[in-house]
Amino acid sequence: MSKYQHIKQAAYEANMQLPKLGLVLFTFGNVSAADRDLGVFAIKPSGVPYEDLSPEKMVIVDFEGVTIEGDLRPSSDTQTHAVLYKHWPNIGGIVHTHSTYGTAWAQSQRCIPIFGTTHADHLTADIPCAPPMDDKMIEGDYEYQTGFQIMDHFAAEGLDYNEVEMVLVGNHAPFTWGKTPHKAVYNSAVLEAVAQMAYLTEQINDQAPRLKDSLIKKHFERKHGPNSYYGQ
Ligand SMILES: O=C(CO)[C@@H](O)[C@@H](O)COP(=O)(O)O
Repeated sequence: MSKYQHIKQAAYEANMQLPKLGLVLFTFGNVSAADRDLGVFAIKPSGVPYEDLSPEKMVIVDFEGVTIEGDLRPSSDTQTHAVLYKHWPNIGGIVHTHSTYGTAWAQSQRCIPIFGTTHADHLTADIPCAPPMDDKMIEGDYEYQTGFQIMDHFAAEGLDYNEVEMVLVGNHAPFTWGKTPHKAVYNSAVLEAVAQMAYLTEQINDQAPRLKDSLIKKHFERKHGPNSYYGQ
């Protein structure tokens, strides 16, 4: 039995949620589960259909992005996961999907505005969109750079990854995270639902107003308890 069996099982179970939730097609997307004490994470193997997955097929990678255990090639997004685990110490699970509406907003390079309480239930910021990679940035590993693209955007926008657990990467697609893989999967499903509602809102009324900041604060605190509001 692998000493990493616990995170292989957790990563497998989380990956299997993505097709069940309608968040992926074929082999798109991937989930990883970290053991921060061991400094490794288990991630979906690259190009393997979800129906062919098993805990044993999960690949073990360290926070430098080096494969520690596994016969299959780790996801092509492994370096993005590794960079975020290495530099954001509170996350224990990361999800990447190409869910339809989240990816459409990412391709449009727009943040997803807070139009209603459904969004405000989960975060009090617009869902951020990190700028796309450009030629001068792509030195070496594109996915390695994506992790820094996300971190640099959060730093530039003054966003706290503990509070905003999701991002759109311009011209690419969503990434979400959380203290557990389960929370990261939950965040991916919330992102897709909010992305679809926001798209339809703009179709119905292209002048639809954002929820007022004061209401966002009141609603978030009603949902998560007093003094839980962290503002924009
Ligand atoms: O983002 C992409 C491709 O743009 C990947 O997530 C997707 O193709 C899945 O790749 P992997 O099978 O995880 O290597």
